[in-house]
Amino acid sequence: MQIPFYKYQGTGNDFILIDNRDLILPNLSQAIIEQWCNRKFGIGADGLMLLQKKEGFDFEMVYYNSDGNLGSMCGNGGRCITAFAHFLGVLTTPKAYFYAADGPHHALLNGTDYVELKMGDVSSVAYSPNSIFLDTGSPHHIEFVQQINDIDVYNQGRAIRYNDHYRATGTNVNFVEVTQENQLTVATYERGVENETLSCGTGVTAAALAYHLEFSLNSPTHPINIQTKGGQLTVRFQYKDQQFYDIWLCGPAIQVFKGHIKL
Ligand SMILES: N[C@H](CCC[C@H](N)C(=O)O)C(=O)O
Repeated sequence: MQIPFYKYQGTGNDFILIDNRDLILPNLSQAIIEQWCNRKFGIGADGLMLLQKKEGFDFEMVYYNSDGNLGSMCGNGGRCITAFAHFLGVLTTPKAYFYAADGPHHALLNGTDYVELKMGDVSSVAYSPNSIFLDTGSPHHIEFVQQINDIDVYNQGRAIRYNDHYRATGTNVNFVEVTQENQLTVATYERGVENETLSCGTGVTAAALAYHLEFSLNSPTHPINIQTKGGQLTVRFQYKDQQFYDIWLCGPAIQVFKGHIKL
């Protein structure tokens, strides 16, 4: 059996995408997804997504991390699957309304390869002496640092992800340098990939919200530009009564190739 797949990347966060509207795939085991995502023994990706039908929505996004386990929300993945839905002709307008692990999302296409994704509202924030924890659809530990180039993202991120506080459910870990007003550089260790990735959409969203809380709480909100190792993302949002809402994650979502998986 030959399964068609596509590869997409959004600021270097890369994904295998499969059109599973007709349920062509058998139940995928954790081991097979891990193998397809493996960069030596498979296609290679940070995650795999299935585009499926869902009543009341344009489509459903089913997201697996590269370790083969179902993930929580993936921001770059949500932007890539919107571009994929447009490519497949699933969308009749440049707008999408889809269902993901954390609930419904709206998305807007700007051309074929730039997507603005609306994220869920965020109201709960946990403060620790040197960090902030936020859930933007996925859990994110945020640490502001002076010099991001001095950070060993893999080893320092991994030590936090596996500490006693987070070990059981895990967390993504983001190191954030404020480079200018409303400009950040973010590096992320991702749970489920268990490595540094070039970019993490829910992570940069969490970093932008944490920046507002830490550095500009009494100013109006502005779009925040975020440099990741794989490119530039923008996050805009509103903040009122200790609630973030109207949160948008914006950036490129690009198809890089297609192929077939032999099953
Ligand atoms: N790369 C993703 C995050 C995936 C979330 C995953 N690592 C998890 O915690 O389940 C993003 O762009 O938001």
